[in-house]
Amino acid sequence: SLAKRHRFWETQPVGQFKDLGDTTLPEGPIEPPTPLSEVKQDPYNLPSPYEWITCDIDSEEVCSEIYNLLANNYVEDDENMFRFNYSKEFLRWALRPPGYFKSWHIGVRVKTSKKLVAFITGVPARIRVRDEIVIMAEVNFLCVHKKLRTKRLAPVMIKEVTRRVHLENIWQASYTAGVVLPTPITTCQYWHRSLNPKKLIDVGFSRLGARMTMSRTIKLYKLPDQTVTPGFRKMEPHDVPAVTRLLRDYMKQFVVAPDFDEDDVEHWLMPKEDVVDSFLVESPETHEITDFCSFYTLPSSILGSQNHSILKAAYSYYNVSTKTPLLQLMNDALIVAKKKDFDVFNALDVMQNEGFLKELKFGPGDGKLHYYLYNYRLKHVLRPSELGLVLL
Ligand SMILES: CCCCCCCCCCCCCC(=O)CSCCNC(=O)CCNC(=O)[C@H](O)C(C)(C)COP(=O)(O)OP(=O)(O)OC[C@H]1O[C@@H](n2cnc3c(N)ncnc32)[C@H](O)[C@@H]1OP(=O)(O)O
Ligand SMILES: CN(C)Cc1n[nH]c2ccc(-c3ccc(F)cc3OCCn3ccnc3)cc12
Repeated sequence: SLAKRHRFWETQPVGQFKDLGDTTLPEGPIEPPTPLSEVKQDPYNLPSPYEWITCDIDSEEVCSEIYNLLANNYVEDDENMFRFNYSKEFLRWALRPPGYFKSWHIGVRVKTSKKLVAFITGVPARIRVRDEIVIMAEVNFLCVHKKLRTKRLAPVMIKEVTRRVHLENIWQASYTAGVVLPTPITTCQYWHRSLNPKKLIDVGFSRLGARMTMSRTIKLYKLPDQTVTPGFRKMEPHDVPAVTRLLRDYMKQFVVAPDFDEDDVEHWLMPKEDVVDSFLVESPETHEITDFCSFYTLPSSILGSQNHSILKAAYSYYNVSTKTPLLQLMNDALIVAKKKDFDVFNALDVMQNEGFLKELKFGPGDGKLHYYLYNYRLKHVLRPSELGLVLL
């Protein structure tokens, strides 16, 4: 990113590397909205064998096509040992939040065979940036089939989703990536907590520590059978108002955070089997909801192992601690995740996560996750602890 040319991203309303450090540039939108009549009404041109398809995620067949494209062509770790394996139920959850637009579920297919070869999505979100509430598109699931890489298809996908977002009078976006692009608003480290160390070592996710035996390693990561916090229980529908209040209060401390209302909390945080788990602490004395924790289910395919094909991973989502120490709350989350047969519990160093990672025996991951805003400049790069946003 120092000398690298970004021929596409240099044309976009994003922070440019050359502008880094120029604090005279104001915080906020980089370009003003375009009058809707001036937004390009027709889709961008694709190379001749391909056509756009708006994907109907409600259709079992279309959802399967999306699932298969991602399962075979989406994000891999740096050593190409694992590939994200988002489930169909997870994709339906991720892509149909309150106020979603079907038109933002964008596919590219081969005109003749109708084969899905590329995908990109947006979902609407209300994001607070300091004191401003900004309606944004959260862009995700950008995927080009392995056989069609490095043909500059990605910029066309990005311009098309931008066009469709503009048509809904929305002018900002947020996204994350493992790659460095112009210009991250923050760069996070991800951490892993072993739950099933034997399998993790078996598949090459982890290595046996120096001077460590397997039995010593299993003992090191052992967790109690039951959670320890009195009043710790699964979230239920009637908890939505209290969890919303608790979460909104807690998120005020972060510079960038989702502005969740009750409908958002119901969608994003009510437990859904094999998609998202959420728990809260209800004081046995006062019945007040004092704490909350959640994690989502995102398996990875194991690309090179004979014995195992799937790594079952939990990803820390939104957590609130007001009475129970965050350390204890997250240890209860680990205990529940282990009981649900997860192999590993992942977390970013965002929000207050730094405070429990080492203590709870998380080890640092081998890469970074960069956060980006589209058409919105921040005066300063944020610390991960100033970020209150977790994208799927
Ligand atoms: C107001 C609304 C605005 C909405 C839009 C907001 C913006 C949303 C932005 C999207 C957010 C998505 C978030 C998200 O989904 C989470 S990040 C996960 C992205 N997906 C994967 O990594 C899956 C595996 N990889 C692929 O499918 C391909 O490698 C992809 C499709 C990634 C690139 O396909 P390719 O065949 O390898 O490459 P070309 O077509 O030849 O294109 C090369 C150009 O693409 C730039 N590139 C590469 N990776 C990128 C990435 N992850 N974001 C943005 N740009 C990325 C690259 O810098 C270069 O531009 P430059 O020359 O300027 O450097
Ligand atoms: C966020 N969302 C946009 C998906 C996404 N895109 N690009 C990524 C790069 C890293 C992470 C990530 C985030 C948190 C974490 F604990 C581990 C991670 O990746 C490990 C490496 N890996 C990749 C596939 N299988 C394993 C997610 C993503």
